Amino acid sequence: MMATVADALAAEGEPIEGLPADWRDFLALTKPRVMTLVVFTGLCGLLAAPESIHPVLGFVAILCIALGAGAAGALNQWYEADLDAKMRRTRNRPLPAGRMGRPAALQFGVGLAAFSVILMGLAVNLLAAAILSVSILFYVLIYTVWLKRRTPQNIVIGGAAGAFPALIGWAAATGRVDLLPCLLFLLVFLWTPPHFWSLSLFVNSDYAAAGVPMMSVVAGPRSTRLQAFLYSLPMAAVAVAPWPMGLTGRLYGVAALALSGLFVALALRMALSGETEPARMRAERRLFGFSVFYLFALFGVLVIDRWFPL
Ligand code: HEM
Ligand SMILES: CC(C)=CCC/C(C)=C/CC/C(C)=C/COP(=O)(O)OP(=O)(O)O
Repeated sequence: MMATVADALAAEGEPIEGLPADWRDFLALTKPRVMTLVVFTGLCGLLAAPESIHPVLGFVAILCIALGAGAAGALNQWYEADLDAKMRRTRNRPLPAGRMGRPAALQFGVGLAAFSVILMGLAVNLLAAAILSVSILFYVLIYTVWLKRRTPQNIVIGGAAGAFPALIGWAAATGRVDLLPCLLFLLVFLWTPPHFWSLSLFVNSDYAAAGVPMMSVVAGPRSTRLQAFLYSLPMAAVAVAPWPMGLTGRLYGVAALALSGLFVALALRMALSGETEPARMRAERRLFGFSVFYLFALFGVLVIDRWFPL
């Protein structure tokens, strides 16, 4: 009976209070697929640091990043259930689909955020806890609440939230913030516009339907493709920079050159792809897919280079 009522209301996009959400819905609130890369960059920041941390504390630090990022994802979904209900890509999430009430998502998000920051502060160090709390607040308040519905620069500024984990991992291991993790922060910051805009180009109608002023909706596809390409240039420079600056070895340098060269080439191809349907979408999908691989590979090589230098 409950399922029938739930189905009927879910069709209207109305969340229902008090429905028994199962653990998969709580997991979905944490946006687990996106967070894999967030956690990976945090882990690599921790492993690339010059001082090593006790493995148990290292594990706790990464767990805290994962829980904090998951909490931020849950609070994002709590706040924008109305938007998620309007987009094909997101309308089956637990809140818009009516499988969970908003209070449960809020309690889960706040509880997890507090737990992750307190645990990081008590078990690891205060600097890592402080940066973790800034990144959660940044994603939820600056990006989700403030910028997302107001300006096409939303992800340029708000994207800083996702750039913090490498810094958190490094701070967890060293208790400091040094030049290399600041460059890694800048790298992810500059990577975010091409990463996200390539995706938003092929789901543009979704954002337009939801009334979200993403760049692809406001400035149009041509300008968005060009801007994504323009961001890829300083991104590539920042990716390679640690090598000539003596902060990493040759292995990282060569990999950064090759991966960044390919990234810029794919961004250029997308910028030049014109308006013909299959070619345009293929170029957008290719850059989006490669953007995810790029960051996994670059951060992975950074760690290999630190532990097994050529
Ligand atoms: C404000 C900045 C960002 C925005 C708006 C954004 C948005 C998105 C969106 C809408 C997707 C589509 C898939 C989904 O919803 O699950 C996605 C995929 C993804 N994002 Fe981002 N992203 C941002 C920054 C980041 C950052 C900083 C990371 C990690 C360092 C990241 C990692 C990923 C990954 C790994 C995927 C692929 C997930 C999959 O396999 O389905 N994103 N991103
Ligand atoms: C440690 C810590 C707090 C990290 C935060 C990680 C972070 C900011 C990741 C950004 C990636 C992300 C899920 C964007 C979704 O944007 P969206 O909410 O606009 O996407 P949607 O349309 O899928 O909801």
